Amino acid sequence: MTVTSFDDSVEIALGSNTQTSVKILNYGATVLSWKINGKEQLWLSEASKLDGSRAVRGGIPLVFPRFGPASGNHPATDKLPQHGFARSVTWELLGQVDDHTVQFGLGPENLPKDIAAAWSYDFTLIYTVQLLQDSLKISLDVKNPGKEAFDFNVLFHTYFAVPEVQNVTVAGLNKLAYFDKVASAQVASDSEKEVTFCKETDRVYRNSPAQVEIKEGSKTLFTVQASNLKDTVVWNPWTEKAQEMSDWAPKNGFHQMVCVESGVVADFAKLASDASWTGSVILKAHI
Ligand SMILES: O=P(O)(O)OC[C@H]1O[C@H](O)[C@H](O)[C@@H](O)[C@@H]1O
Repeated sequence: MTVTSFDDSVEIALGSNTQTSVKILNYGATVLSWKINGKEQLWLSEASKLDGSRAVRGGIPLVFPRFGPASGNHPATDKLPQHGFARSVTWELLGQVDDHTVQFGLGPENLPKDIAAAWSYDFTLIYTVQLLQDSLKISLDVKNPGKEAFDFNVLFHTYFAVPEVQNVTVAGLNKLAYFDKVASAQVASDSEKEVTFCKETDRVYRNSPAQVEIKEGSKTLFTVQASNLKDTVVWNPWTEKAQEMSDWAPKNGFHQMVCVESGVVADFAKLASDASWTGSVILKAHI
């Protein structure tokens, strides 16, 4: 394995097999690309800005410390933009842990003034990205070195590349209650056997199982194995929403992606002074 640092990003490749690799942008510590034997596993919009002017549209943006838009009833995070700041600030590359693992760090000193003023807690984030033969392990440590407790949401907003989303299902969430963000309503339970995609889909499953699968017929494309991340968000914008997003291209690219996002979003996690928290997810591609 080799780790190569560039000015704006870092790349890990499996030994001499550069066909299996992961590329992470320092901006947002966003995983931009994850390839196995040359095949890209993540969807990235062709119109995504990669110059640090806005959050990346695709790959794996990190959501912290709030999920979604300001609710108006959580003063500690209500001044922050949608999905918080972690995805739209430049992280520090801390270095490589071993020949297939790198770490990024973020603290108050890395925040622009307006964000630091909007969220004035002391915090340390350590993001670890580990490339394995057929999987990618990503984990986030959140530490509170300050005197004051803080609340946070966190989410690994993973855009999986799929051949055609209409042939894809998500298994493991069957018959669970979820919050339907499209209808703005709680759905008591899902009668579908597996989640299917034929329209805009935006669901928050609270207390979801640790493992969910993205399937194409009977074939498993990806296994998502989460640890200490109790919720799962499933999102596909479909025609109109994709049209509305200026950084979404091609416009019909929603057919080739599905977001299955592990995190803590239905409620805020609370971190006391001196406490720390770790959540991780292993994304396994079945190729
Ligand atoms: O456009 P963004 O801020 O990147 O958000 C993209 C999407 O993220 C999540 O999946 C949310 O559940 C969606 O409601 C949101 O549309």
